[in-house]
Amino acid sequence: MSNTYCRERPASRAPAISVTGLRKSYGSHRVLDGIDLTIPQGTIFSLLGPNGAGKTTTVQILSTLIKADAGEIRVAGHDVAAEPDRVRAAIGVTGQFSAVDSFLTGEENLRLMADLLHLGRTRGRERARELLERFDLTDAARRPAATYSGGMRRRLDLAMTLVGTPELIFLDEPTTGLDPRSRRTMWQIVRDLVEQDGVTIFLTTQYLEEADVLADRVALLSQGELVAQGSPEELKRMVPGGHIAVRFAGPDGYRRALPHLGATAHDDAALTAQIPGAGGVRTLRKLLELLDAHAADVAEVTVHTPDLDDVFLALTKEPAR
Ligand SMILES: Nc1ncnc2c1ncn2[C@@H]1O[C@H](COP(=O)(O)OP(=O)(O)OP(=O)(O)O)[C@@H](O)[C@H]1O
Repeated sequence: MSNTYCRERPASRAPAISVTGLRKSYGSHRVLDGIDLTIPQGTIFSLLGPNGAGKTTTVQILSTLIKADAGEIRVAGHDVAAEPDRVRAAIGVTGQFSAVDSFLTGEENLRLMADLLHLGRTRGRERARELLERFDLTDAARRPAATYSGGMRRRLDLAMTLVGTPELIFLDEPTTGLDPRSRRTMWQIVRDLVEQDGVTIFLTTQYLEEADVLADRVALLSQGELVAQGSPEELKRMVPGGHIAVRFAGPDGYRRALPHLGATAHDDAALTAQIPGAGGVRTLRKLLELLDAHAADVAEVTVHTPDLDDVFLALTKEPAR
């Protein structure tokens, strides 16, 4: 994929998004109950939360689609309530409700977007060509988008968002339904947007692994409040969950060793035991020596480090019904 497109970085380093005291209710249902958020420019931020937590509502407010009840919200340096047009000019939104027209070719879709943004005929064609090349769609440029694979369609959708050279892109579930290879391609595209173009990404995703590999910072939304914020590593340190799982080769060794392991959970039928700890080399060596000392043969040892799934399950609650 080539890099013929390079957006000028904004001169100021004001946060891409700053939110203080954001509140939103639907009738008596308080969806967002005092959200504070700062997202630096040129970073990837991921908002996570269970279904119904208010992620879409947050994105809709930040992208000026709906109004907040209260709060000070600045996006790309502009107040969303006072200057919604300037916010709209600085952002791109892509995701579940794709702007791609299946009856048009990839090239026509891009040119249509360029026309809507009044880029002018020559500049519009040039931009379409650049983006087709960048997103590896040149060979498919003259085919109707209806014939594209899921991955190609997502790339075209993102390319259409980039016609307007946004500073900030809201990416809503960018890889849902994609196969592992297409998902990785998309991740690289997102990283390139940040690293090469200085774009800020606001990501919503159902895949915690996606937030883990992509996001600089993650926030967890639960019942209208941000219950945790930080880098994926910081969040993982907030929850216990690291353990070593041992599966024994036979019941005699299992019975001999179990009382000495400090296991927090065990299963007599499966001959397994869970020992808390991060699974460092020293801990593992000690454990293996202990098992040897009790002549316990082991079938399998696995180390489980906490992941964002553990954090998500520990810190978020089901929304009230
Ligand atoms: N227009 C609306 N009118 C009334 N209630 C709404 C409206 N839009 C959203 N809600 C409610 O607000 C809450 C938050 O919805 P939202 O779509 O923001 O959640 P979400 O975190 O994006 O969920 P999901 O992961 O399922 O997409 C839900 O309880 C939803 O039913």
